[in-house]
Amino acid sequence: MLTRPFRSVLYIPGSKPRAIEKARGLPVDAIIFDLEDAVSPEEKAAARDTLADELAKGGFGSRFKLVRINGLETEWGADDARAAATMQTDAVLVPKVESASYLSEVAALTDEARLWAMMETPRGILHAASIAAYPLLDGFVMGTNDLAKELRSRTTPDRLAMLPALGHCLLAARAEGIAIVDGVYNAFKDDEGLAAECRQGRDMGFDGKTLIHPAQVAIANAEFGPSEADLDLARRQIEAYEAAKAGGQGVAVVDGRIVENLHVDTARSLLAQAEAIEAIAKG
Ligand SMILES: CC(C)(COP(=O)(O)OP(=O)(O)OC[C@H]1O[C@@H](n2cnc3c(N)ncnc32)[C@H](O)[C@@H]1OP(=O)(O)O)[C@@H](O)C(=O)NCCC(=O)NCCSC(=O)C[C@H](O)C(=O)O
Ligand SMILES: [Mg+2]
Repeated sequence: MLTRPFRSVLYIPGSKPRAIEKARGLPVDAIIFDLEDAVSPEEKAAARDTLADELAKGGFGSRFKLVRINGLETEWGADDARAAATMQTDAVLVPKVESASYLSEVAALTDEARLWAMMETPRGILHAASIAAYPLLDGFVMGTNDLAKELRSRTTPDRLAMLPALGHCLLAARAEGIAIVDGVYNAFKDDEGLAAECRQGRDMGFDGKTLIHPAQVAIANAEFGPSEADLDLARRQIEAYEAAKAGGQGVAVVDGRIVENLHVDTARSLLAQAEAIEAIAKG
């Protein structure tokens, strides 16, 4: 399990300094400063400069920072990539990635910056394993809006049409040990719907959720973070297993369920994640 939390990953249009300012005080684990879909063509060049200035000013604490560039096939992509490489960011997020060779083209412009990939086209999903294995790549972000458009699917509460792609990308991400964050929930005033979708993503194994509005942050943090009950169970599992081991046993029982070394690994990771969350909260 990753130690750095990615429970809440908020998109902020690079063209909106007021929203960027707001993010400096939001309890998000990561921010995607967007130059792609959230920014109109007329604003794209100016947004690039705004973003460079705002990132240079800093003030984002330990929040992980990603800059989403436009695709290289657009008139802005190459300039975005070169500019992003000079910005105070932790990684460059590349949209509509369909192959590892496309990431190489981006890397040639970004001076070996760390990369993340948007997984949002059928071809990209089919190539998830080789994309995840790209040496500079540290994470996947699911682009469920673009994917739904490409699949011509309908959005349903159970996300039936998305499940094959979500599961396939999860397998690829976990095989390579990179992070993976679920897609956005568009109805940003529907808290219950968001919580349910977060729970589904968490149950599948996602590290967190991409968000479009500050009101979604607390819900994602709560759903993807370990609860007090989770932490209590983890501590009791470790204690029981250590006691069993000291007595020459390889298996303990807690709350009527077996605890073996693999469960203890998960329990320790959970405690480490809680510590990392606490460290971020302290700034
Ligand atoms: C969805 C919005 C257009 C709503 O905007 P608005 O009506 O202005 O919201 P509020 O009035 O409720 O805003 C209240 C305050 O919060 C600030 N705010 C709003 N959104 C953000 C944000 N994302 N980050 C930080 N701060 C934000 C406002 O400035 C208000 O502040 P204040 O004035 O000080 O009170 C809007 O939320 C928005 O534009 N959201 C982002 C949309 C976006 O990024 N879209 C692209 C990403 S999604 C995507 O591309 C997915 C993927 O590629 C795929 O294919 O699936
Ligand atoms: Mg998209």
